[in-house]
Amino acid sequence: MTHFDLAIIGTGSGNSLVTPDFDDKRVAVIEEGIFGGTCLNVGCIPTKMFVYAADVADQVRGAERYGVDAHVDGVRWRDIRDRVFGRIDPIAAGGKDYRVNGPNTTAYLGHARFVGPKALEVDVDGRTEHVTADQIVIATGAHPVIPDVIAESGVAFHTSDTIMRIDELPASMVIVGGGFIAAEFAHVFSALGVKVKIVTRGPGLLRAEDDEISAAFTQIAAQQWEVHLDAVVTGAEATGSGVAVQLHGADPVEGELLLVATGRQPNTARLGLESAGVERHSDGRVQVDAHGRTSVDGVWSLGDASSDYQLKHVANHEARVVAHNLAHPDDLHSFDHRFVPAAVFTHPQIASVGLTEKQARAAGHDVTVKVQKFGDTAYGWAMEDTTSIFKVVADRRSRQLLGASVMGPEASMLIQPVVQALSFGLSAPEMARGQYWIHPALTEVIENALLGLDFED
Ligand SMILES: Cc1cc2nc3c(=O)[nH]c(=O)nc-3n(C[C@H](O)[C@H](O)[C@H](O)COP(=O)(O)OP(=O)(O)OC[C@H]3O[C@@H](n4cnc5c(N)ncnc54)[C@H](O)[C@@H]3O)c2cc1C
Ligand SMILES: NC(=O)c1ccc[n+]([C@@H]2O[C@H](COP(=O)([O-])OP(=O)(O)OC[C@H]3O[C@@H](n4cnc5c(N)ncnc54)[C@H](O)[C@@H]3O)[C@@H](O)[C@H]2O)c1
Repeated sequence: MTHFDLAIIGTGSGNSLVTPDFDDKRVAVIEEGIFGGTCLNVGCIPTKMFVYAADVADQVRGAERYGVDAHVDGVRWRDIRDRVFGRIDPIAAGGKDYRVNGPNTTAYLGHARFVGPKALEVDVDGRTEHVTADQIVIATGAHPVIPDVIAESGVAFHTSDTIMRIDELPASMVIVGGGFIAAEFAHVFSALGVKVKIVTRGPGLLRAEDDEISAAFTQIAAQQWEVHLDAVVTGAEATGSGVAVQLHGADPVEGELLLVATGRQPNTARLGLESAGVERHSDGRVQVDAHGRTSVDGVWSLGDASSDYQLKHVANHEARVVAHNLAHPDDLHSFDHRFVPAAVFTHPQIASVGLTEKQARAAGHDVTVKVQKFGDTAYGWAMEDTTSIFKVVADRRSRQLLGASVMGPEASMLIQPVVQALSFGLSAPEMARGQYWIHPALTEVIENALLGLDFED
């Protein structure tokens, strides 16, 4: 039995909890998988590196409309893949080395589970290590959910954990799911030359977005990919050349590879939480209060294991709050989940923050919205843009800014001024007229959207 001041389960956002406050303390860092967690190894960072290459290929293909003739001669998939992981893998290895050999941390490389409120067992290389700690943080992240009909079919399939490491690009790929991961990989693989077929159960893609954005994106998606909406997957079988996904009342959808992107579930099922008395929500998330405290004193949780949001900037924020709270029990900080933005790095890019129009109406606001086309601004003319939109939602009476959604190039950056305005309490007119907007930058779509809102006199 080894006792620590702090034990951290999971080295994604959990790894950043070892702040200088713990310099003279004993810290156990426990990791059963790849060091550094999802975002670094199989999530945000590698996907966006692939997206960048995909965007370059799309730019080349679209160059002709600006009078620049160019074409994609070929895609060196292995070079793209190796560039991505040639950068990432050494970072993960370095992070692991630092924790294994670092000054005040002891690394346990294995699966942890609670055997009491402050007691863990960790399976390391076939032996069981016993760890106790004054404080324990559950930062165990989430894993892909596989629908039973696919899991039980016995067909080979990929998830986001494996698809980025394949050796060869397939000629075609079936993607089951219509959310973030499906939309991002559809863009990556189609831009790199793969025929993409999306199978999703809803009536549209990216259904968590504003209805107008989801509908517009679904329409564009159907022009670039084969999209099967309202699909009920009943099974899957191997074919001579790959896999066929069977659907209720429709023909099977075939492809060389199958990617399953049907959501992610918190890694809390095999943690022995019941032995510790740590309560979970019905969806598997650990229950935490605004400070990150679980139902057991001294046990904390953050990130995908407990959060309402499966986003790295949220996990990072929660880790900063918990890091402070671990060391300052008499001055607890709280999570701030008021204005959480998200971006989907697909084609076209999507981003959003705050309330959608429907949510604003449901919350009782007297709603005013403006949908600004990129194509009606000078920069949009330069881009020859015909599809991109910036939608802003505000309260007609109070002029309060409520939310915004963007579909188009640089959406992930265009949303940031709105995040800032919401976070610092600017009204829509204050945001529009309280500052300069550079002419003729793309940000004029935001300015024009704000100026187009219809307020009560
Ligand atoms: C393909 C993909 C793309 C994404 N892109 C984005 C993006 O662009 N932007 C964004 O904001 N978010 C993105 N996300 C989401 C983001 O990656 C996650 O929200 C974030 O990484 C969660 O961090 P975390 O620290 O909570 O968990 P993780 O980073 O998953 O860390 C949890 C760690 O705990 C370990 N662990 C679990 N259980 C145990 C146990 N019992 N014992 C020991 N170790 C354990 C795991 O091995 C893992 O290393 C993406 C996710 C995916 C899958
Ligand atoms: N850019 C980013 O920030 C980013 C990128 C990737 C992932 N993520 C995070 O990871 C989370 C998980 O991503 P995801 O795309 O797996 O989940 P998701 O919740 O975004 O989407 C899941 C999709 O699968 C569909 N689906 C579920 N079961 C199905 C079934 N049996 N048959 C057909 N379709 C089915 C759903 O209708 C939905 O469209 C996201 O919610 C997001 O928080 C973020």
